[in-house]
Amino acid sequence: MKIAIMGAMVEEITPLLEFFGTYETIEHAKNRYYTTSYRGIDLVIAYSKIGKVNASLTASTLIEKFGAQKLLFSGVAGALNPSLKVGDLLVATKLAQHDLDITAFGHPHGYVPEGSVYVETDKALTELAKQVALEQKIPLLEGIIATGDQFICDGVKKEWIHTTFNADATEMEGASVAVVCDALNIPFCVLRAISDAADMDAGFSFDEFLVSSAKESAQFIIAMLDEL
Ligand SMILES: CCCCCCN(CO)Cc1c[nH]c2c(N)ncnc12
Repeated sequence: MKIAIMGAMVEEITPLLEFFGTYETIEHAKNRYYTTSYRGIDLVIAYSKIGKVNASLTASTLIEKFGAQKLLFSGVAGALNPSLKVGDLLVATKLAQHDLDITAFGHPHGYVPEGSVYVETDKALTELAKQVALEQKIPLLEGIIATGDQFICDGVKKEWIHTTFNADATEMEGASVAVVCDALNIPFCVLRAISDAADMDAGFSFDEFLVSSAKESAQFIIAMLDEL
């Protein structure tokens, strides 16, 4: 079994590389891919750099070039659901692109022809995440993620995304990873720890909590591997 673990930022995968300790590094298409093995599972780890385009390239490469058979995304996100606080963990049930807009032609936000507003994550992986959360007595919210090529730090935009997509959190890579994995028929899950509230203080909060929240998400992913 070969599993990809993907993040967007180096801070999101550093905790993983530190945990696994030894790994090969392969440079490809201006990205670095780290290969290792853990409990008989081949792992390929990478961070894409920020945004949907970077994430699509890395997700595609992890699957097409490195042969990943499942993809786990680990990182941080901004909360849209008021009950989500910094440090809370969210596993996505489905993801949408909040900045994909051809509403001029009567289509809903996030929709283009031959596509769909939402892409659903793999149910078995999401159930596994919930199982691990139960066992470890870690609160885990199941919810909707809205992805876009913008760092959301404004209450008005925050509310618009929350309402338009009924989304619980926002980030900049998940939905593009979803489109790639769905098209290539690779089971995937997206796990995010909250780093901010996507409001006017989001920048400061993100700076303060990126490392700790990224570590939390990474540690949870490792716990999932132990049960895969
Ligand atoms: C140098 C700054 C890099 C910001 C990257 C943020 N990531 C993108 O995936 C997650 C994220 C955390 N909070 C967010 C927010 N409020 N809006 C969008 N994305 C996010």
